Amino acid sequence: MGTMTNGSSFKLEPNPKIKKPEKPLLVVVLDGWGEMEDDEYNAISRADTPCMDSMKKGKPDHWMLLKAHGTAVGLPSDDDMGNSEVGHNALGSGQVVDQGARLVDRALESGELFDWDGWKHITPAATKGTLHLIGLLSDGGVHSRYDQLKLLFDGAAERGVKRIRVHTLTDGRDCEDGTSIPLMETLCKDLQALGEKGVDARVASGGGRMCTTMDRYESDWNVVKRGYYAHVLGEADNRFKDPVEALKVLKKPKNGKPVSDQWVPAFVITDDDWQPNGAVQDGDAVVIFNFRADRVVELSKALEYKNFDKFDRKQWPDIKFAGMMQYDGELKLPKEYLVPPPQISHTTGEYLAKNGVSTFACSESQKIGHVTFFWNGNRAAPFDKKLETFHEVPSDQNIPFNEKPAMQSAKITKLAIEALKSGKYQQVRINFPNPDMVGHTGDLDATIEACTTVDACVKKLIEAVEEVKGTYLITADHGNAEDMVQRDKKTKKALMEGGKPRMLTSHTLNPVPIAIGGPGLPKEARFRADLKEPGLANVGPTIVNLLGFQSPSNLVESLLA
Ligand SMILES: O=C(O)[C@H](O)COP(=O)(O)O
Ligand SMILES: [Mn+2]
Ligand SMILES: [Mn+2]
Repeated sequence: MGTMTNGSSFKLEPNPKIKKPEKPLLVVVLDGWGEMEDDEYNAISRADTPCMDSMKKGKPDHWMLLKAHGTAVGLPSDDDMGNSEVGHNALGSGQVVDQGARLVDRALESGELFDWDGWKHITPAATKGTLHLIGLLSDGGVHSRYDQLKLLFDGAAERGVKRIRVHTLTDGRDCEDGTSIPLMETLCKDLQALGEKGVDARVASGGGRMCTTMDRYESDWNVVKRGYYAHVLGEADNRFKDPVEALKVLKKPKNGKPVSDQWVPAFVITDDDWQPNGAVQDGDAVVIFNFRADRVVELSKALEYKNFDKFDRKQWPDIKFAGMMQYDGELKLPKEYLVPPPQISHTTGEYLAKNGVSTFACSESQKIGHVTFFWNGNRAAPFDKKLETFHEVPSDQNIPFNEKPAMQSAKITKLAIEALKSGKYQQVRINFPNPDMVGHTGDLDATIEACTTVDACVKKLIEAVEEVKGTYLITADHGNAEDMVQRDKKTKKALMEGGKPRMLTSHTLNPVPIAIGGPGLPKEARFRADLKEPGLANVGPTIVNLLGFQSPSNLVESLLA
């Protein structure tokens, strides 16, 4: 909307059509709330969602669909499902940037990765000692992707690395539960092939990503402790000589309940003498091969920081450590990394803070970083502490979220209403994790309950916006809850196994809704119908417009006519 201002300075020009609102703008991200036609496995259409349903009546001026996957959010191709990292990057930056998956693909395919400083940093240790590769064994492309891991260890072997140990976190969240076993079989076969070339390459440890290593936002350091003990110290209750057998045994139902790949207990692989085959020693090299930051920041701290007090490390080997990417640009963590991260600057958050807009951003532990760090372009700290308040509500710990689908939505709602009524904030931004976090458990009934709960929270928030005469913008970052089952690619019919549907725990390729409204929304404000492929990146400039400014030229276009 309106002419673009010069993108280099941060000054925003007033918006000729929408004057600076006196009342707050509420921005709500419903994490994992995609849009798909009704179906028995669509947890959103089967939930009781009168509030979100009623917003559809605003179509097309105040309700539309946005692309939230693939190239619209900087991923390699439109076969890539969206995710929170790239989704909140796009939402908050108002730009489409090449994301980690794509940058790593390019660096590995060209071989450039092995010429860059990060690889040079680890090479002496990798060739003299052991190269340890730690990360998510997955073909989901959200945190990592198997073909990248293979290119990494094959490339290392070609460059003189003689001993490789892979420490695998099993997924079942971004790819179907159970795929850990065929993926592990593939990994063992590919490492075997290196063996035939004289490289001693084996799996050394592992565990389910939700209970081993891949915690985020410091929700539960015990998750990281279990992983550190298994990967670095070679300590775990479960010891096996073969990783495939380890998974088959550890995935056997426990107390009658199936064991998801996400929750496989930590294990260590041993030599014939039952000694761990790959604990990390002084002089070794360690690479975390996940390209996505949030769930490997904590392990990076445990590996890199001399002063560390989150758990007793027992030993802290003297290693050469690098991340696949740098996971926190402000902390410069890790110092060394194989592929430079996406450079995201001049985000809407920075523009708004530098033009005096006050913001309250809130979610619970599981998503606080999404609505602050990722939203602000992979930057943890506020741009201006005086103007931006980040409030985290502690999430439940160490439980599958289908056991408590309401999560902390009530507390987030209460805090957002207080912020709206406080008169202290021009923008209140929240994320409800429920549709996504419960969707990832694959529990249809619990996800229906989660969506019903979130809809009731949105209703309360809309009432508060009406009371303060404010404006609202409700959207999502990618799909998840709207499709809870694996489907035949052609017929779209649910895939069944043993008479039961094969549940889908991952995100989807579906679009997401965006709705605007409230007494503060100017009458003439409406969505334009001429945007070729409206996507998440168009939301940032729309927020800038709704806050009374023209959108700067480095951002993509606003959704407002
Ligand atoms: O990290 C996770 O929980 C999933 O792999 C991706 O989910 P998110 O992108 O919604 O965080
Ligand atoms: Mn998400
Ligand atoms: Mn998710």
